[in-house]
Amino acid sequence: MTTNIVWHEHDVDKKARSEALSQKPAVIWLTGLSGSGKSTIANLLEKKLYSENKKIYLLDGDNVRHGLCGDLGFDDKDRVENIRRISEVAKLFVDSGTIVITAFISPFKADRGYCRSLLEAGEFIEVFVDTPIEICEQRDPKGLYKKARSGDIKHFTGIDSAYEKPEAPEVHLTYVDETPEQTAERLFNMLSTRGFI
Ligand SMILES: Nc1ncnc2c1ncn2[C@@H]1O[C@H](COP(=O)(O)OS(=O)(=O)O)[C@@H](OP(=O)(O)O)[C@H]1O
Ligand SMILES: Nc1ncnc2c1ncn2[C@@H]1O[C@H](COP(=O)(O)OP(=O)(O)O)[C@@H](O)[C@H]1O
Repeated sequence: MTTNIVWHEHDVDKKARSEALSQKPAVIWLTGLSGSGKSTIANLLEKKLYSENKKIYLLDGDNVRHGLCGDLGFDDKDRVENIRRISEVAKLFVDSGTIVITAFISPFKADRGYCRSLLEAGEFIEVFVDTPIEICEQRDPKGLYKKARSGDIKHFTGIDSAYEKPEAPEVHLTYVDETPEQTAERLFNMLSTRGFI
């Protein structure tokens, strides 16, 4: 733990920045298995918010792991650190007034809870993309399930690494006959109803 540092309050604060942007910041935290649809839904939601001139930023698992978390692998310890860093980044974006969308497997309850704990009440919106593993494995958009089944990838979520389901997510996307576009529309409308946009 760092010592001898003091938090500095600034005159331009989160409230001022949010008012200037005519929006309330939030983190829309998509969690689910690989192939469940997180990136697809996040991308469509980002496009929709962007087209409405909202200030938004999408943090996506594969991309963040190229830079900020490029030193981390997929054992439990590294996944915990991955989500800790992302949570702190998301908090900074929220402080800037931005609506953040995250698309990480984020398999552990405690780590998702950590991000929630960093934010004000109502700012963390957990979206459980609850696509059954059988469907994810059929889709296998990156061929990773095939590699995991043959033992080429170790610690693969849902196969030899745990996924702890959210118990009370703000949004539970069960696998239904809904297109990703319709799902993104639903999330967009929810943000509007809740007064974020
Ligand atoms: N072992 C293992 N388990 C799960 N996923 C793996 C693994 N190895 C590589 N990948 C690819 O990395 C993406 C998941 O990264 P995340 O940062 O979202 O994972 S985590 O939240 O730290 O668990 C994940 O992306 P998505 O498929 O978009 O979920 C995979 O493409
Ligand atoms: N209703 C749906 N919602 C989201 N993705 C879907 C849906 N139906 C089919 N898909 C497909 O499933 C795949 C999900 O991949 P991706 O979005 O990369 O998942 P993740 O980011 O969770 O790994 C994509 O190829 C997408 O087109």
